[in-house]
Amino acid sequence: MTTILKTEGLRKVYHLGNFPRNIPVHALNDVNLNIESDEPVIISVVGESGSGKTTLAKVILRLVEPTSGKVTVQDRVVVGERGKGKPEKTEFLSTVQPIFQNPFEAFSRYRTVDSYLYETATRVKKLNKLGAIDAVEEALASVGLEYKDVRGKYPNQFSGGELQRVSIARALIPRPGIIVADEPVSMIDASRRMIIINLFLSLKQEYRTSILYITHDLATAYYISDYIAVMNHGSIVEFGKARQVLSDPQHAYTRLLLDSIPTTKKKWEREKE
Ligand SMILES: Nc1ncnc2c1ncn2[C@@H]1O[C@H](COP(=O)(O)OP(=O)(O)OP(=O)(O)O)[C@@H](O)[C@H]1O
Repeated sequence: MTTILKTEGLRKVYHLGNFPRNIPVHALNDVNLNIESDEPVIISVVGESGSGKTTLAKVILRLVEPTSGKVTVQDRVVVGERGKGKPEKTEFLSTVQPIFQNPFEAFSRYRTVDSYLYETATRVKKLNKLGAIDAVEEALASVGLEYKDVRGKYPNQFSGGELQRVSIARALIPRPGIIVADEPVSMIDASRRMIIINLFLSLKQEYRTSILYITHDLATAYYISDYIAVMNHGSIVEFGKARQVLSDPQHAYTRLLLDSIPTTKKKWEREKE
């Protein structure tokens, strides 16, 4: 069995204000997760605003240094190991790729978006010029876009949904073990959200990539996940197979979250139409 994602004793304490009056904020409180599988999986992390979901994503993506603890992806420690053991940046990015909430912040408005894809193919995947163009074309096709329609265009020439699909294509190019997607549809036009959600399901198989889907939307989490982790106050209070967690919640906080599902689900079903 492959360790798809494992976090051990992950803590993150932010400090608000200045010494000596700073206030510690315990964003992650001993987060322990272990997902082992030989098949790619989608793991949703759900919880209210402020529960620590984004901090968890940032620590896994090495954008924030944890106070303590470590992260293993595909049997390799990627966070929390000092010195030689830790993969360098390019190697790390070929294993773990990000998708952010706002695709317009992921690309500079002064650069064509295809240049980002090309750079990922040459620098991270280490392909030559022709190989890179093939990989870019293939990744764009996988998200329903054509290279000729993307080439030479700047971010503001795309809708939010299209640009998010471009960032998904970029994340796929290195064929990473896991994609960490932090609220990837919350800023997308409601009518386009299900296109992205369904893409995740098909790409999991096509690219054999696992996805860590960070969301506050239980309905989409239920729809795409193999596993669900419920976060509250910086801790994982419940974790398990998606159906099991949502049909037979063991923790009072999960039950509380589920109480919001009837309205969320109705909203979600309207979006699907
Ligand atoms: N850079 C920071 N400095 C200080 N405190 C922070 C920082 N980033 C996050 N926090 C705090 O850490 C806690 C967890 O925040 P985090 O953004 O990880 O939660 P979240 O579940 O992703 O919330 P949301 O859904 O609103 O993004 C919150 O109390 C937040 O205010």
